[in-house]
Amino acid sequence: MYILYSEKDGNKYTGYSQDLPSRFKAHQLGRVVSTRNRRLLKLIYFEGCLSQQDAIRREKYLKTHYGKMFLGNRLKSYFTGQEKVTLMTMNSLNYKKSILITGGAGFIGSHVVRLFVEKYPNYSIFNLDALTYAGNLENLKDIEGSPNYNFIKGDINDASFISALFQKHRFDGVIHLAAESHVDRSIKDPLAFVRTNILGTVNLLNAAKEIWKDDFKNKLFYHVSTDEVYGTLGETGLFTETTAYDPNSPYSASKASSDHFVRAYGETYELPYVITNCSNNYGQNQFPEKLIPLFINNIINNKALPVYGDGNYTRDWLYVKDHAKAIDLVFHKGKTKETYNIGGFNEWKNIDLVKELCAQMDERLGRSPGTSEKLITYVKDRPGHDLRYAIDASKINKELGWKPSVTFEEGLNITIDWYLDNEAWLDHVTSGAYREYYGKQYKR
Ligand SMILES: Cc1cn([C@H]2C[C@H](O)[C@@H](COP(=O)(O)OP(=O)(O)O[C@H]3O[C@H](C)C(=O)[C@H](O)[C@H]3O)O2)c(=O)[nH]c1=O
Repeated sequence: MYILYSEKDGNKYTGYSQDLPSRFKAHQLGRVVSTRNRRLLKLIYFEGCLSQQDAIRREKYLKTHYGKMFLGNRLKSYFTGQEKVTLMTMNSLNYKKSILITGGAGFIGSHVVRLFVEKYPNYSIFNLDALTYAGNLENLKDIEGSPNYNFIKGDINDASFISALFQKHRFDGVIHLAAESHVDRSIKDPLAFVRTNILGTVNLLNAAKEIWKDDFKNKLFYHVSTDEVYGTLGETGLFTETTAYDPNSPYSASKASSDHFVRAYGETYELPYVITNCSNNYGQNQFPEKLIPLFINNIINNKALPVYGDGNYTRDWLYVKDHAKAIDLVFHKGKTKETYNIGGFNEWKNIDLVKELCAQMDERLGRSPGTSEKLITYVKDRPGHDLRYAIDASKINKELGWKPSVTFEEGLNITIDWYLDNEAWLDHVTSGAYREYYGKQYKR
């Protein structure tokens, strides 16, 4: 008997070993996971789909992390010609926890998935992602072969699918990042945000409540949220965990609502939860609809930099890997039923940030100083544009010892380098539907 995850279509197939070769061929798979019983797990890599280097890396990874393992070649006989299969059998694999990470192919989600897969080889990580425009499995290419990583394509809006998934895998923890996240899109299509951010969250809460209801011990529903739920600040002050909710955009209203549902399930059904509200993230793999990657992409392509209004809006910026580290810490050490604010202690007016970005890009691209700044174009403001977000992250700092590990300058350098080194990724995500979105959003 085997269970087979198709890396081509994201679906799962089960069958008997006799059908294996034809299934392999039909789906051009990269990986087969076959279980005989809970403790015996076989990983079979179809080397036709992997570079030799990747196959060797995966074998090394398994050997390092799991002692009692041997490589067999029984299944090789199923294959002929150039196709090669590596069969790995582990007798002592016994995962300590199974964790569902929703939205794990997205920007922040992919950094969280990678951190958990690499740091906790004794956790089985399930990445559930609908692979909408912002979800991209290319973001996780480097860890897709890790034995403790599983990808499931699916939508949190599908209640019966979610319930069956929880029944099947009996997750110990959920880290919920799946969301529609772009404010401008929420202004154009609020219902999409209601569906995914509110109804999708409630579907997950219901499924978790159902499987955990008899024993909440060591279970956790971690809801990842945003500082936008607090609305806007004036020129001074900071958002704390006790700031009243006052959302202004359909996006932030949907996130505020989902936060309320999570707390309500904690109060009503005793569901153990934590919530974190974070400021603006930036870093590798961010979809180029958000300010920083959009402007990097436009500078590379000598396109206008559309600054909303007068540009005097303020955001607090946090490097995405520092956010992922904070999530790890809160997941393991945070108190249940608590909220933690996460921020970069790093406020920038949009226009100052854009000018800084232009200066750094000129240097990297070998353009004379001031070239990219000429691309700045002031455009019609975003409706309901929040003036200023700024986070007081002293609670997570004092209670859990978290603080950002990189300065903004370092983080921005890493980010720019990544986008310049990954133009293929950028080209890929900015083709097709992106062009249509861009045309509509910036047609003024
Ligand atoms: C895309 C774009 C943005 N802007 C301005 C609008 C904002 O004042 C600032 C950042 O905008 P962005 O859309 O990148 O991010 P926010 O609207 O602050 O929201 C972001 O940070 C929070 C925490 C989340 O929770 C959101 O999910 C996330 O999208 O730049 C422009 O001036 N021009 C542009 O083309």
